[in-house]
Amino acid sequence: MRPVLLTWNAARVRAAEEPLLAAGAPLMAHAAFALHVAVARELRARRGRVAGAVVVVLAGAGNNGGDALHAGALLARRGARVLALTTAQRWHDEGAAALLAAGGRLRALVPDAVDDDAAQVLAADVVLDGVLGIGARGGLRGPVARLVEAVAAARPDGDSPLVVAVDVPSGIGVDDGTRAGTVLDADLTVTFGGAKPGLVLPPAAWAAGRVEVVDLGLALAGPADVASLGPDDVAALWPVPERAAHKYARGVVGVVAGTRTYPGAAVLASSGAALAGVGMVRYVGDAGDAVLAARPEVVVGPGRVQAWVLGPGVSPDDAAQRRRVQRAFDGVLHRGEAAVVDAGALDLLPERVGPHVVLTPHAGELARLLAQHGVDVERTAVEAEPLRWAREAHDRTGATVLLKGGTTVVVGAHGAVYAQSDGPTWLATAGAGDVLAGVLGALLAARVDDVHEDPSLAAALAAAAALVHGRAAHRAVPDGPIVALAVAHAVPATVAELLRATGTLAR
Ligand SMILES: NC(=O)C1=CN([C@@H]2O[C@H](COP(=O)(O)OP(=O)(O)OC[C@H]3O[C@@H](n4cnc5c(N)ncnc54)[C@H](OP(=O)(O)O)[C@@H]3O)[C@@H](O)[C@H]2O)[C@@H](O)CC1
Ligand SMILES: Nc1ncnc2c1ncn2[C@@H]1O[C@H](COP(=O)(O)OP(=O)(O)O)[C@@H](O)[C@H]1O
Ligand SMILES: [K+]
Repeated sequence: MRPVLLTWNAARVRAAEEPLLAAGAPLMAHAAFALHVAVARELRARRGRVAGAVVVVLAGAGNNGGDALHAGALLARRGARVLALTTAQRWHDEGAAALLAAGGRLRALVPDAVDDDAAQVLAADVVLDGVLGIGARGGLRGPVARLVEAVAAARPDGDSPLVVAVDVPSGIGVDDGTRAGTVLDADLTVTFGGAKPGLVLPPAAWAAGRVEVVDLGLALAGPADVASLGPDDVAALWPVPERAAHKYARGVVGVVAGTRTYPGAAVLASSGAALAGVGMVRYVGDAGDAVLAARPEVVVGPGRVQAWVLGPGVSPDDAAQRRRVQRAFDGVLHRGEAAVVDAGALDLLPERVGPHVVLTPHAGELARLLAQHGVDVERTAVEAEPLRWAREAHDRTGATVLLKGGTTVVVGAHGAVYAQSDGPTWLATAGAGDVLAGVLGALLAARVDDVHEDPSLAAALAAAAALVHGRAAHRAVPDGPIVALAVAHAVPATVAELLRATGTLAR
């Protein structure tokens, strides 16, 4: 199973490269060789052989273009028909010379005939996108931007040509995951030395396709800038009961969710918590009958808890619910109880909390939360820069922030940042967020003491909940429409599979 994918900002990759370059290590040769191996493998899988394949290299002015040209040269030596289109006034001399010596061709993009060049790109078996790498400042500009636009418009989803991004899809925000302007969506990104945040952060990550990391022997030390948990990591984080465990020791989750008229959120949040594996779920609210009908093991009524799930289906105008949420916040502030704060409870969040409180807004809710803190930002701006705004919310509230979306971004204490893309797009359905809140509540209840010891753990648990939630959706209905309750029902088997695969068994 996939282990954690760690990613590093451009400056840290450069700093790690420096001593090796100073010692004369041939990093570009190594990178280009690995890139050509990956491309050759894809070509063999698609058409049986490398010889005769049509390869177009888009080569920018810098070393990213150099990588692409050198890889093109190696492919040409294996019989591929390689054409490099240079996209700037300059290009990598050595790379160009290697390509020409290997029998490849090289010419400049024709600014007045972008459509012709686009047709040539579209007719290729594979395109190497080596326009910009970690030296990019802003998005693609000029003729190459128009070329990429024309190619993107004409390239049906997943169809020819295969696009391989060199290090990163050109023009993405390497460190922040933004997309300024057009980007050529890749099927595969071959990245050098270590992965970059933009390969896992939305919306740029959606242009990266599959990511392969080429080890260049860089000493990338210290915590990663952004991590994406894999199933192994989640199995290690999951609270597995000890032989001596009893229900209270395993953790109790208190759920304040739903109303008598809208009981669904109460059922979904309670189900998420119960099915994630917790000592007990207490439901506090007016939808107890519906909760009990769906989950007879839930205890209805207040009592001591280790973590709260606050807000799904809660209207802040409902005085009784508001009181219950506020009482729970007392426990959070004064007794150190952990909390998941979702939907309606976000409006009731105290000014300042700790990272043992995890906010779970979607982009619209995050914009509203920030407005309460005097930050004026639109939902669409949050969607364009999720990391920036999740970080802003973390800084302003002190809470761990899990920002939901096609890729879920988590920002927590001590610079912890995670990006998780585990669920199918079918997961964007009403009530799915309520289930996620419940699952996360279960994790926090079981590990609240550990969270107080290491507050950044709350972010890891939030990322773990997102992974299990996403994988549960895949398991519930592979490749088809799903409903929220089915996601909750698939959680136990999803967790069991993760634990079995890593040999983590109940003691
Ligand atoms: N270091 C190493 O040892 C290794 C590095 N490796 C490879 O090197 C890559 C980094 O190479 P790099 O530093 O040359 O930068 P790169 O991304 O090619 O772009 C710089 C050029 O683009 C230009 N430019 C910038 N923005 C632009 C825009 N928006 N639109 C248009 N132009 C723009 C910029 O112009 P300038 O700023 O000079 O005006 C400059 O000319 C890295 O991603 C990896 O692939 C591997 O080989 C492993 C070993
Ligand atoms: N495009 C998408 N692809 C995959 N998952 C998504 C996408 N959009 C949203 N999601 C996920 O679906 C869930 C929706 O939650 P939310 O918006 O809170 O819905 P609700 O409030 O109705 O429960 C979240 O887990 C979110 O990360
Ligand atoms: K690139």
